Amino acid sequence: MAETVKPDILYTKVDEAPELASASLLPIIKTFAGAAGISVGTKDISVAGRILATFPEYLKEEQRISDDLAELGELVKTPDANVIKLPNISASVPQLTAAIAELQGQGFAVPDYPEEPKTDEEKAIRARYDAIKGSAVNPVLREGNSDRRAAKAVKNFAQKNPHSMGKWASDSKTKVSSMPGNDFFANEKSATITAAQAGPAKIEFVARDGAVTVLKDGWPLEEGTVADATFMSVKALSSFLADAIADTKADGTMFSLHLKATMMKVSDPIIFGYAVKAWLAPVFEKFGAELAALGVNPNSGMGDLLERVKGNAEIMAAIEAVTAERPDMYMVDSDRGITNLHVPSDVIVDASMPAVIRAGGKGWDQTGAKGDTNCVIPDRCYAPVYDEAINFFKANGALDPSTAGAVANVGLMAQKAEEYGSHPTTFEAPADGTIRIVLANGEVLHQHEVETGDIWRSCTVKKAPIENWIQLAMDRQRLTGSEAIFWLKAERAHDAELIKYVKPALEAAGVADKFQIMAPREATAQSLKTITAGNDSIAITGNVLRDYLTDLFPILELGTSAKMLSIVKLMNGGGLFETGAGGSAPKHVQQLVAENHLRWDSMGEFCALGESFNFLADSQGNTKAGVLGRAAEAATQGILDDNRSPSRKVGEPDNRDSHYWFARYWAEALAAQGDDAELAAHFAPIAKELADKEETILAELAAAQGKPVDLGGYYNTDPSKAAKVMRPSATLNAIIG
Ligand SMILES: NC(=O)C1=CN([C@@H]2O[C@H](COP(=O)(O)OP(=O)(O)OC[C@H]3O[C@@H](n4cnc5c(N)ncnc54)[C@H](OP(=O)(O)O)[C@@H]3O)[C@@H](O)[C@H]2O)C=CC1
Ligand SMILES: O=C(O)CCC(=O)C(=O)O
Ligand SMILES: [Mg+2]
Repeated sequence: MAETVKPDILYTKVDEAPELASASLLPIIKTFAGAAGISVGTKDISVAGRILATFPEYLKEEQRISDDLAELGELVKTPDANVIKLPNISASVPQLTAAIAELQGQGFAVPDYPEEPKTDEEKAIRARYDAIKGSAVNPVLREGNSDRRAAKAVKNFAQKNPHSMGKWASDSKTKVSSMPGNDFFANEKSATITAAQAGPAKIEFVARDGAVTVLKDGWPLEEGTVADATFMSVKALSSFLADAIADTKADGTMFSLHLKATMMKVSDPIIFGYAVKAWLAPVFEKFGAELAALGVNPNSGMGDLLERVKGNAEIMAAIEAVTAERPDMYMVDSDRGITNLHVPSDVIVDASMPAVIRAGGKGWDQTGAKGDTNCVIPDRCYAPVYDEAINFFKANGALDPSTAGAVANVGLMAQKAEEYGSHPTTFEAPADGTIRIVLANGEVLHQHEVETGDIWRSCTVKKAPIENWIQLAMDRQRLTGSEAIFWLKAERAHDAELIKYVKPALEAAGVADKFQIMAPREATAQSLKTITAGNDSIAITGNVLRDYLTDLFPILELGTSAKMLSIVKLMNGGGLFETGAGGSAPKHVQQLVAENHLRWDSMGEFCALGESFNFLADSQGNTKAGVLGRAAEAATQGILDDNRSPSRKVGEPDNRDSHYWFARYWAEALAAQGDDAELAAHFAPIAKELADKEETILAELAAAQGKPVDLGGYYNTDPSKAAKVMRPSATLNAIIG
């Protein structure tokens, strides 16, 4: 339903574990905010919601929903924006088709996903689905740069209550393998657009016979934009992957591939597909035609492939024969036989590599045994970060979270910066030839000789976001006094263009001596040295390293990235408060459905909530919001001090218990404060009742656990069923109202 008056704060409706948590937490937030006259609305950015909003003409009148993502996308460009953004699914094709099938089963007649669109109608449907695919939400909302760090209280807690860390052996065989050449790193060219060059540009493919195909037209390039072009040779990729498999076998380790098929939704599923083909090379050689006839698309993974060929005994036998020859395989879920190559979105490099590193360089193979692994990260732009981290821990042993300092991040992210905005300008070369960028003035900016299938892309980042990012870095450095490093490699074409912005800006502000500029490998070593010594560092990075480092360091320092404070200072003055830095934890949903225990930690939501109320206070002069915000911070502190975060095991306190404690501490802090007598008086009896009925409430919450539950769906859960599962304490519900 359309909301007529814009709520003060918008909270997002998402998917999986964080959405289940919202069923319990959001009623508490709404009630508390309501007492201060602050309205909290919701906007649906779930993958199911986005599918429904995209295809209204296929739905009955009463099934249609508004396009909330588009509305939020406009809102974040205004100074009024105050959005709490939870992590949402960035769907791979297998996830998207599963969500479509579920919706169809629920009576929503949305069209099938056309795997191989032929008619114009199918092509149009496919284009609409492709806009939902992958990381389709964050780039729309991120109209600002990123400031991610652990709140002081969270960091103190982690030091006092260090999480378990795997041991690193100096002779660990775990390593990172990357292409020796002809990757995106090797082929990168970059330039900053001048006034004479600005205007609508074109990307063209020129075939060997001179025929020109326009791949992209009317592509706006503004003055000051850093524009790159590069490509990955797929011949070089295939030969590298074959070598990496053989090398893994020779090392006696397990093969693991780490990509970001969600955010790099065009390039990385293709790279993933080459890995599937390399792993099953003899099968593709012998049965290529049969596999094609069965509709196999290696980019969708081994799970989809096996589903399509399971009726063909000959192909199945060939797969088994190859598998027997292969090295061990890193598993997503060894109990259920889900391999690294099953689904492109199951192994997401930012979360998967830190998990391996935290475990002491270990992964799990198909028998469920722990072992060393060859971490295959084909492109070399950012792989050195993980390689260097592994070298560091082999030499120095695991990080000690009880004494380690913190690496915060200031990330260049606004307006689809760099690689994460490159999807509309990524192409597979249609044949051998040249791909080139032709500027508005007719000049050729960059060109590359490519071969059929090569993955060519252009990445851009605009001037205003770069300048805003440098300013944010200076602000954070001034406020903290920390070591501050721009993670830029002077020899890399793109980074060299950024350095041309960074150096003069620092000098003009008279702070050049407070900053260092280091290549990612050297910056990794330096930052690990700094935190090992108990000091702090600020990593000032581009968009990809923002993503990678805000999982890597938190997972090592705090045990999870869920507890991160993640603020997006919107360039037009609004605030976007992301919760945590991690994902939507699909494994948590499986556990809830099986045994009604939700181990999702809402610490990210608690932190974001405090920030959002404080922002409302500052930006609108809303003093009651300030009171609520400070009390929310006190409640967050209480959760940490008293260790009220969810446990991982059924029968122990879970996400719902932590929400009870959050409500109670929040009410107690509101009752105790002296800034607003009205709010204190309102919350005093609520705080008392929550305390008096503690035993009953906790018993009611505990009694719910242990049995399977029905949510009425996975992607499109039934809200009343989810509410029933997530709010099992009648006593608590009566107090919250
Ligand atoms: N900002 C966003 O919108 C983001 C969305 N995603 C999406 O999330 C999905 C899963 O991605 P994946 O890379 O597996 O990342 P996740 O962060 O969901 O999973 C990695 C692991 O981190 C732990 N974890 C993460 N958040 C929490 C939390 N709040 N409480 C407790 N533990 C937590 C869990 O460990 P354990 O299982 O050991 O408890 C989890 O299995 C994908 O669909 C992806 O697209 C991913 C990143 C960011
Ligand atoms: O948008 C996504 O898919 C993931 C975002 C992410 O991982 C991050 O920003 O840390
Ligand atoms: Mg991330």
